[in-house]
Amino acid sequence: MTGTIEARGVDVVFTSGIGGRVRKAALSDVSLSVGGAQPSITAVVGESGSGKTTLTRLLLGFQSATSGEVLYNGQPMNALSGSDLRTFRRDVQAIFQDPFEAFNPFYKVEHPLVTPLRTFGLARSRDEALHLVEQAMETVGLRPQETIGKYPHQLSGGQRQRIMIARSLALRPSVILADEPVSMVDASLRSTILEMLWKLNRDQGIALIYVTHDLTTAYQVAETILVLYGGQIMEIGAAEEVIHRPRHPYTRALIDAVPSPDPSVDWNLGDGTDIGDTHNLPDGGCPFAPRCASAHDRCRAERPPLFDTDPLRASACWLDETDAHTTGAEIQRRAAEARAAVAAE
Ligand SMILES: Nc1ncnc2c1ncn2[C@@H]1O[C@H](COP(=O)(O)OP(=O)(O)OP(=O)(O)O)[C@@H](O)[C@H]1O
Repeated sequence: MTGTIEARGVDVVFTSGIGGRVRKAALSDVSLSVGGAQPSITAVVGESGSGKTTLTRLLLGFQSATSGEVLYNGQPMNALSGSDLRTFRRDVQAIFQDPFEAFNPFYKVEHPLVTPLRTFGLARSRDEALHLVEQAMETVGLRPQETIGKYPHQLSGGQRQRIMIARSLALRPSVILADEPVSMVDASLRSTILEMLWKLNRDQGIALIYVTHDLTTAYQVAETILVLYGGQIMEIGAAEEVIHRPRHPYTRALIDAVPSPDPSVDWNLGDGTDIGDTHNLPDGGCPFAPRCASAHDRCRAERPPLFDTDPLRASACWLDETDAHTTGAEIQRRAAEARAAVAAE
């Protein structure tokens, strides 16, 4: 059975201070469904404090809803117990921002993969578990002979993140929640890891929630984009629709904040430029192909037209080669402007 998680009209309110008098609505009236018969990739995009992590924790069952409900395969999540809870824990996996935090430094890196395989009964012996671990490592581009037997500090951040993806994969989940999975890996690995997640969806039918502050990578990998702001869904829809025909001023501001890869070409929406107009690109092609040859070639081969006809995607391509944190900072700045615009509406 393919797992489905559904949030229906969920509010999450945190209270603090004396007598719990300080109330913070981290999520308000959030509804969302992932998984099911047609597993796809949903990106949750929002600035810092918009409620992304709270939403992730809610869908993982680590955070309870103040009102509304969260269902797993149609059953209220807070009522899951026994074998249903075990199935949920195996079927819904998470990948977090900081892969180092997920490891116990005293154990070798295969430990967090072998243990759940045994716990969930997916391997009858340690040898069988190790064999499955090797397979999963190969799927994410790691050489098991160079990885197994090492301690977490002996691997790079990118390798540790791949191990976390391998861990999720080995448990044969229906849904993976990836919370900022590439924000701590360097630029050269970012597109590799995103592509890996995209392939898990395409080849293995795993539904993905990709949580990010970065609209460009969201557009690169997701079929659906959900824009979160102040704990509320500003907009949710097909990625093409949300990017090319944003309905909410906040989404529009986020799109405007994506820097143009070529300062002489302005693809901001504000001046009436059609960002879908490929004539804006020099010679009608992606001007950044030489700088990101491998990603560009892969995209041309496997998912045309990803970078070469679309300026926003071209800028995502370009960002792989520069510093995407610039985008994050710029988005934060523009988000503050958008906040004022939304409040004035
Ligand atoms: N346990 C908590 N107690 C009180 N307030 C909280 C708690 N957890 C989160 N919040 C508040 O809820 C809001 C949403 O936080 P959340 O961590 O979900 O945002 P985020 O979008 O993931 O931010 P970031 O990208 O910075 O991690 C914030 O204002 C945060 O301060």
